[in-house]
Amino acid sequence: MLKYLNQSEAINVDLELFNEYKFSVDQLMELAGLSCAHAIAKCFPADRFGRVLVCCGPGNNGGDGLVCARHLALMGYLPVLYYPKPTPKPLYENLAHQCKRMEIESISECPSVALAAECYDLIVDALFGFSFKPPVRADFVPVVELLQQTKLPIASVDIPSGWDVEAGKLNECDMEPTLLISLTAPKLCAKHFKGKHHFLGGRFVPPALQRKYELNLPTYPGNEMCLEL
Ligand SMILES: NC(=O)C1=CN([C@@H]2O[C@H](COP(=O)(O)OP(=O)(O)OC[C@H]3O[C@@H](n4cnc5c(N)ncnc54)[C@H](O)[C@@H]3O)[C@@H](O)[C@H]2O)[C@H](O)CC1
Ligand SMILES: [K+]
Repeated sequence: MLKYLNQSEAINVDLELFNEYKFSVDQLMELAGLSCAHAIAKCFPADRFGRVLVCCGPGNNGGDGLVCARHLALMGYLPVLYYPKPTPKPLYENLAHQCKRMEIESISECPSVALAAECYDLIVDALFGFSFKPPVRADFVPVVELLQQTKLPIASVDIPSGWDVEAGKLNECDMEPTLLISLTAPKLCAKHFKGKHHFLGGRFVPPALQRKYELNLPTYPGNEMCLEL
């Protein structure tokens, strides 16, 4: 049976990848973001869902979103970034710079539900991942409200933002993504996911780490970056 991780297991797996297995965050983020772009392409083809609003938060989940936006652009989408609190660290500055040099547009105001419906076909939610602690802080309330109120399909990276990492949907955030891409292994909240597509991405977990945490990950087909659970 595929293991669903609690918050501290997710954090510990992450730490082991960095400290014991000596991966750098850039490496894993690139693979995570790339796998998200692949899962999105399988569910939302560019000819019908080309205009994508990519909402990025201040942590590594947001970094995955920046990588995902760059790959979506390379795959023929027209991503637009909403990255309200850019993190002043080289990793994030470089990823944001790469997006800019890829001619990816950026907006500084969170669009209203009506404006988003007019301008976009899909929203990528890369606001918060497994380190989120509710409730949502003031800076991010408008974008979390957009995610809750929009009728556009949403693709959530790792965790539906605003959900509790273990308990799932909270009264104050009942957002329902159409696609969830669980990275490394699903977290407990994914048991409550009722959307159409649940994918696994982040194909970088060494066998010994899979055994230690009894992850029981399914076998990725061939050279795929992601698989539908
Ligand atoms: N091993 C892996 O699976 C990898 C996963 N990746 C991705 O990284 C995130 C986890 O990243 P982390 O930096 O630990 O945290 P988050 O992005 O979840 O968020 C932290 C960020 O958000 C702020 N924050 C926390 N709570 C709130 C709140 N209530 N309101 C507003 N802001 C909040 C906090 O201050 C931080 O700034 C994982 O989910 C994956 O998506 C890696 O990319 C690759 C390896
Ligand atoms: K997210």
